Amino acid sequence: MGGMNREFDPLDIVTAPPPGETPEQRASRERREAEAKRVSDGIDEDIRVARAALKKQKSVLRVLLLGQAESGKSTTLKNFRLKYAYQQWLQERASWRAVIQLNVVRSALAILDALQAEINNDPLLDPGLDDDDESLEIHPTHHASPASSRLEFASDKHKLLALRLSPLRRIETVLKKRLGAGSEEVRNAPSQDMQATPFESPQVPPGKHRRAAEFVVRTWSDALQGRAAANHHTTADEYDSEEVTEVIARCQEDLITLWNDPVVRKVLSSRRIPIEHSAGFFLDDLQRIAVRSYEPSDDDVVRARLRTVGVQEHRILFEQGTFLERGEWLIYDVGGARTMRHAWLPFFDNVNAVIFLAPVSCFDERLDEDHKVNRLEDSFILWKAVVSTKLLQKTTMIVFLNKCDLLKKKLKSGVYVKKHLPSYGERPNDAASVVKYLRDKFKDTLKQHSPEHRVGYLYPTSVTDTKATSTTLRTVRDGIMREHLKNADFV
Ligand SMILES: Nc1nc2c(ncn2[C@@H]2O[C@H](COP(=O)(O)OP(=O)(O)OP(=O)(O)O)[C@@H](O)[C@H]2O)c(=O)[nH]1
Ligand SMILES: [Mg+2]
Repeated sequence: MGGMNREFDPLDIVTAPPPGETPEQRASRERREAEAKRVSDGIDEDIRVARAALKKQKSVLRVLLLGQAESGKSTTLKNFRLKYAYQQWLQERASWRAVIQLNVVRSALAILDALQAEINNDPLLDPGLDDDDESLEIHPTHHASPASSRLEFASDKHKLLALRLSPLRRIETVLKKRLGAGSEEVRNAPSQDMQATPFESPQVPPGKHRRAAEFVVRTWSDALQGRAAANHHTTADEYDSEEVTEVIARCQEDLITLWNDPVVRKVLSSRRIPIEHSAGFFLDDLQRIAVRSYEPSDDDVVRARLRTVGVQEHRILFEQGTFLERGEWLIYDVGGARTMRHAWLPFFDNVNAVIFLAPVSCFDERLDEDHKVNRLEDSFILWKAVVSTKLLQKTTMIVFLNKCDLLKKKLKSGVYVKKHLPSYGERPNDAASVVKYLRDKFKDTLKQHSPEHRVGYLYPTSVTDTKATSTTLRTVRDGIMREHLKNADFV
């Protein structure tokens, strides 16, 4: 094709070589042009990357799990991962063994301590079960258990059991060092400045909060791989998983005997230690767990208790399903103890949804970190503070009225809600009525503190039941995605 037939291109004038160019001039011009193109391509690439990042950032949804300690935040996160990130879950599952072993050891040692206290006739320290009771009550145990039965506790059988199980004390230390701060429960240590909501009334404008880097543990794997402890070089050496498993397996028979001993059960109930309802309870599974070949099941991992320290970020990719169902989430799981709530505020920026965990079975319980405070009351204070936080004014609010399974058990065992929550009045003492009552309370508070329209959902849950929770999570996910699309700026 000749030049005459070419279509006129306005750019030809600009790029046409100047007339009478020498070979040297031409080479130099071509070098300059190549360089200019390289720079321009680089800029294009930068723009492309920045655009992609921006787009990605827009499509990443941030979801915050909030609620008091032991409310079930991490357990909810585990349900998300089990359902939507099963490959990661599988990679991590085996390393939960140490956590479950520590849970077993702790329950056993708690029983041995209770036995020892009984033998010593130590007074019973009661956090107080009445709502109007502000001070710690001390009940001398001889009211609860007559001297004759106390002799039974001091029997050779129990002393021998305690002796034979004593290697578990060392195992506890080894496992705690391995797992770091999350393996220690917060004890009653009220300090003057330990308020329910230290994140309230921010002094610093939004976006200016410094995230305390030392608080961010990226995933559980830090703790599970022994990287959570400050001095992880030495702990990694001290921790010998074979040895831990061996000691526990050798204690299996004695552990089973201890847990099934009727005298032990009597001591626990007279000392009001509801060990089978406490976090990380595995003593009914000793046949399966206290063996050399033990590998955690999915369910074990869901039920394992490891306290969250600071704030953890978890990424979940929803890859399956329709366009509406796909997306990327960053889920933030926070430590819920009062001492840790100051770390929450920096994470309140640009949050799409809050999932607030409120355990409904705890109406007769006190906070571990401050025995004067009723757990349900703490949940209410926290909820009110969360919904009235300016930064979260437009955030979708989801409440899990959690631990419904424990609520049912508790009510069945004859505990009256009215006694601990006078405002409950003469309503029926059954789970459905209690849940409805609390649901209305949470809803009212949300309404009162939403100056603009805000979406809220409430679900009764038992997040240790993964099957039922799976359905709830799907609804929650779809709701959050829908809200996001509605608000998204498509320009
Ligand atoms: N029975 C029952 N146990 C539950 C339920 N939800 C959580 N748990 C248990 O309660 C304990 C505490 O749950 P976590 O998920 O660790 O609580 P958290 O809110 O993450 O607590 P922090 O990390 O201390 O803030 C665990 O042992 C769970 O297995 C529930 O619905 N029913
Ligand atoms: Mg947690």
